[in-house]
Amino acid sequence: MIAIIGAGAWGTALAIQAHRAGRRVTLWVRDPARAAAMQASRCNDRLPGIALPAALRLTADAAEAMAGASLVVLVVPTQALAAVLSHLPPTAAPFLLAAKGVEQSSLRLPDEIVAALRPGSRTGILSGPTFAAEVAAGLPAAAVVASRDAALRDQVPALLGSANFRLYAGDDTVGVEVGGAAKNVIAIAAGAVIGAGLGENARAALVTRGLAEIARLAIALGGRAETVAGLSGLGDLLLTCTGAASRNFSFGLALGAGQSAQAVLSARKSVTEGVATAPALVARARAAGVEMPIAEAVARVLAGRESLAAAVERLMGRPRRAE
Ligand SMILES: NC(=O)C1=CN([C@@H]2O[C@H](COP(=O)(O)OP(=O)(O)OC[C@H]3O[C@@H](n4cnc5c(N)ncnc54)[C@H](O)[C@@H]3O)[C@@H](O)[C@H]2O)C=CC1
Ligand SMILES: O=C(CO)COP(=O)(O)O
Repeated sequence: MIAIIGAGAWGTALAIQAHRAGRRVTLWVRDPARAAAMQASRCNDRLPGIALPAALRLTADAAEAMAGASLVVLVVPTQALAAVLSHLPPTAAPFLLAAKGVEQSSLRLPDEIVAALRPGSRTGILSGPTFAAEVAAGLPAAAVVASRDAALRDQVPALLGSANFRLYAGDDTVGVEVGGAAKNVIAIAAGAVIGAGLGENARAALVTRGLAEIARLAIALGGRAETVAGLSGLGDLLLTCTGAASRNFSFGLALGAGQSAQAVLSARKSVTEGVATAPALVARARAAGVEMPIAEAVARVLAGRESLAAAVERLMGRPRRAE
C-alpha cells in the first residue's frame, strides 16, 4: 500500500498514477471538509475533469493513511513540509519526496528537512517535467527517482511507473533537488520576460543562462552537471519556462504584464513554489559562494527592491565573460 501525503494537484495526480500502476493507494487530505467533498464528488477541483478511481481511498487521518504503507509519498509544498512531517506518525516505510523548493527558515532542500526531522529514514526524490493534470490524464511523461539508497531507487520506479509514466533511477539527490527548486525561480523570470514583451530571444537566453547558474549551485553542493542536463534539470526547466500551465511561469507572466505579486498570489489557491524559494535559493547559493544572477534578480523584484526594467538592465549589463 502506498500513502500519499498531500491532496493538492500533484499528490492527487500521483495517487491516480500509483493506482494505474497497480498499487493500493490512500491519499491524505489535510482538511476533513475537503476530504468529505472529494469523497462525495470523487474529484479534486485542482484537477478539473479527472475522476478519482473508485479504489483510491481518501482520509483526513494521517495515521490511517500510513497504516501498513510500504512507501510514504510527501507532496505538500516545501514551506509546509517540516510542519506536516512533525505531525506524521512514526513509520518504518521509506519517504519519497515530491516537493520542489528550498525552505525559507533554514535554507534546506526537502531531503535535508526529512534527514533533520526523521534521522535515519530511507528517502528518495521524485522529480522531472510532470504537469499534474497530464500525468493524471495518463499522457506520456518521464521523471527521475533519485536516492542514495540503491534498493529504493530501483523499487520506486517499479511501484509507480507504468506504460505512460517512465521513471529513471539516479543517485544524485542534490543535483535533482537543486534542479527542481531552481527551475521554478527561473520560470518566474521567463514568464516576466514574456509578459513584459521582451521576446523569445530573451527567454531562450534566460533559460540557457538559468541552466548555467543551476549547474553552478548543484556542483557546489555536491551534485553533478549531467544531472542538471537531465529530466529534473533541463527537462523541467524547459517545461516550466514554456508551458502555459505552469504556475511559476504564469505568475511571472502576470508580473511582467504589470500586475502586483500580491494581487496574483491572493487570487490563487494553489502553491507557486518559486516565490518563497527565490530568496532562500539565493541565500543558500551565497552561503556556498555561488553567483545566481537571474535568481537574485527574481528575489529582488519580488521583494520590491528592484523594478523589472532595472533587473533586466542589470542582467544585460553584467561584465562579459566566457560562456
Ligand atoms: N502540480 C504539479 O504539476 C507539480 C507539483 N510539484 C510539486 O509538488 C508540491 C505540491 O504541489 P501541488 O500539489 O501542485 O500544490 P497544490 O497547491 O495543488 O496543493 C498543495 C497541497 O498541500 C497542502 N498544503 C498547503 N499548505 C499546507 C500547509 N501549510 N500544511 C499542510 N498542508 C498544506 C494543501 O492542502 C494541498 O493539499 C510542490 O512542491 C510542487 O512544486 C511537482 C511536480 C508537478
Ligand atoms: O513542477 C512542475 C512541473 O514539473 C509544476 O510547475 P508549476 O509549479 O510551475 O506549475
